[in-house]
Amino acid sequence: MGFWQGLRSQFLCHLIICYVFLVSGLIINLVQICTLPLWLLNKQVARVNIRLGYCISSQMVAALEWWSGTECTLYTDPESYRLYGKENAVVVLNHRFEMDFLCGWTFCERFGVLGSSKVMAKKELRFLPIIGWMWYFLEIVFCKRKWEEDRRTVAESLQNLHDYPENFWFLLFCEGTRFTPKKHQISMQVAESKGLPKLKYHLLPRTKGFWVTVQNLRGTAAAVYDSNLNFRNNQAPTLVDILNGKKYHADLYVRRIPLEEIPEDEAECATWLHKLYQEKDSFQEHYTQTGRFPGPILTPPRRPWALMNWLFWTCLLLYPLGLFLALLISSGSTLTILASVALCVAASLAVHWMIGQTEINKGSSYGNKEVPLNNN
Ligand SMILES: CC/C=C\C/C=C\C/C=C\C/C=C\C/C=C\C/C=C\CCC(=O)SCCNC(=O)CCNC(=O)[C@H](O)C(C)(C)COP(=O)(O)OP(=O)(O)OC[C@H]1O[C@@H](n2cnc3c(N)ncnc32)[C@H](O)[C@@H]1OP(=O)(O)O
Ligand SMILES: CCCCCCCC/C=C\CCCCCCCC(=O)OC[C@@H](O)COP(=O)(O)O
Repeated sequence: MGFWQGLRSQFLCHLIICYVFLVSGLIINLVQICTLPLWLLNKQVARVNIRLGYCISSQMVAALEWWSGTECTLYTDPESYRLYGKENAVVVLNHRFEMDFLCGWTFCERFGVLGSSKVMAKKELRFLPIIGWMWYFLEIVFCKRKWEEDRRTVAESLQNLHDYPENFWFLLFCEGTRFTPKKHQISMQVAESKGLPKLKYHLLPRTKGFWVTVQNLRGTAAAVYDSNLNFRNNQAPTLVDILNGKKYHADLYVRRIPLEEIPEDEAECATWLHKLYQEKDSFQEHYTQTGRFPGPILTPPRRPWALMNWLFWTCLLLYPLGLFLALLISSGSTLTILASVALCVAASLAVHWMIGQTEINKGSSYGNKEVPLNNN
């Protein structure tokens, strides 16, 4: 094991990374709270939150790109490539991996839209410290996965994006939850009852969120980016793997589909999405068979900004930590030392819980329950 690999697996390094993420994240959350009055006075000024959000999310991107050294390859056509990052788009991505959101963020970073990236997220993520709290200020669209309630709130949140000052990508996991064998089996029963062909690599897509997104972003977004992600050698990295500095290789296949090509009528739009998922399934099959996606490779290089932001926060926050530790030891007060240890334990538990949110085996039961099927 080389020096660099040895360092990356050191627990002390993981502690420092988590400390920097937690403290900088909370500082940025605090600054975000201070921007609250701006939303009443001037929405466009309040959107300075794009930069604040970048300071948080780019730390995770830096961990993936620079700490773990994970490589991300993009398969796409050159015509479309020219437009990435220069227009608003709806991204439709498969939802099979714990690190799919982070690979998505990496491509956002490389095309310069990380701070403004959006997602339709389950409402439970709102309560996630740092990332969830940051999302309040980034106009993320939250859903309860209850259509009767979501149809109005989701549409309203999407309408707010009409005057967005920067190009954004709006990520939609149409499968609505992450792939598990049980969820797959149940969703294929639903597919059968609806007379739809079975999918091998995807859950049956939920069509309502896609339709409401496309309808509300017409005139704002120019295209849908149909995207398929896989990791080489059948690997499925976790956030802990990334923290441990393990290197992976992600492959992303992206097709640009102009938004005008998507039917306006709800039923036709649903049929269109089902067809898209059948195509996505065939791309995954191609990947399984050949180890690559079709078409040319055009990978944007990683940029230094995420790393620089990370180094900035690390330098800024390590000094007070060192000072604090020195004072703590010299104080000799048992009570202060015990209180500090208790604080560290609480912080570790919080990080552990946050990391747990990314784990599929701790995922929700959405899509896990057998539904009564009427075969008409
Ligand atoms: C160049 C580079 C390109 C790309 C780079 C890639 C990406 C980068 C882009 C951006 C990055 C940005 C951010 C990333 C950061 C973090 C993201 C992290 C995670 C957040 C993600 C989530 O939280 S996913 C979960 C939440 N999101 C969704 O659920 C979206 C999809 N869902 C929907 O659209 C739903 O329709 C809904 C939520 C709007 C409403 O759900 P509800 O369940 O109430 O209604 P549905 O209509 O969907 O369901 C009822 C119908 O479904 C049928 N049914 C029943 N059981 C099943 C089943 N098991 N499977 C499928 N279908 C089922 C039922 O029969 C009903 O049918 P109808 O015929 O009546 O429709
Ligand atoms: C710089 C490195 C910092 C290391 C410390 C990191 C601590 C931060 C931990 C977690 C950040 C999580 C951010 C986003 C979480 C996205 C989770 C996700 O993908 O949601 C799943 C959702 O789609 C469907 O959920 P279900 O499958 O139905 O359940």
